[in-house]
Amino acid sequence: MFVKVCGLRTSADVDAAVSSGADAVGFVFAASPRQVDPATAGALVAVAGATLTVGVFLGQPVDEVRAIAEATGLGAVQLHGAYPKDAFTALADPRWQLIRAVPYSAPDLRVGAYGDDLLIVDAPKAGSGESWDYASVAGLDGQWLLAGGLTPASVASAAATARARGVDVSSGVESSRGVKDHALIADFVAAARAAAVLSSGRQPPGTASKPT
Ligand SMILES: O=C(O)c1ccccc1NCC(=O)[C@H](O)[C@H](O)COP(=O)(O)O
Repeated sequence: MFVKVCGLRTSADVDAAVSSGADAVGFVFAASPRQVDPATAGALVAVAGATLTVGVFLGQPVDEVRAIAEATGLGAVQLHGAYPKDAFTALADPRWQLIRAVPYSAPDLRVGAYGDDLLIVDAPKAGSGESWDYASVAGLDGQWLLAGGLTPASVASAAATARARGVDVSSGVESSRGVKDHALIADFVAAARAAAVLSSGRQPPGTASKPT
């Protein structure tokens, strides 16, 4: 089970996620209460060490996404919204993985269809904490993460229902919007690890050969 904790803003948040055993930590560059600036994110990337660092974008131009990824040393770029396949092609780079984040109702849920290394299947509004019908994606193949409204209490059953190989959380490990609760992060990672899922490994194979 691959576990990503998203929307981290402080070095204490990153420490909490890494020490809990998260496989990836996410930093939001989109307009959000969780938004961080590139300088802050660069410092947090250093704190994360070997843990995969993911930059989250929504609607920013490709040139801006690339500039931030280069400046901060991100290990992965996560694109939400209406980025066309050309944007993924333009952003392909051996220095980072490409993550395509889509609502569960998106027309194309094939992993890699846009040249993405990993797919995140999410609620219609990313980062909203809203759950959805996880069973509707239970037939999905490949390397993808389940997101949207997951909590320490729900993650095991949600992952089993969706037959997900990995999970992504933000709202479910917060005490208030944008403020991470470190005990909830630890609870979430432990609950996800305990989930009975199809995967036998922690790292999606599509990410194994890429820099982290
Ligand atoms: O977190 C945000 O505010 C955000 C804003 C714009 C694009 C993406 C955003 N977040 C993405 C995530 O935090 C996760 O990938 C995912 O949506 C999980 O969200 P949640 O339902 O809050 O657990």
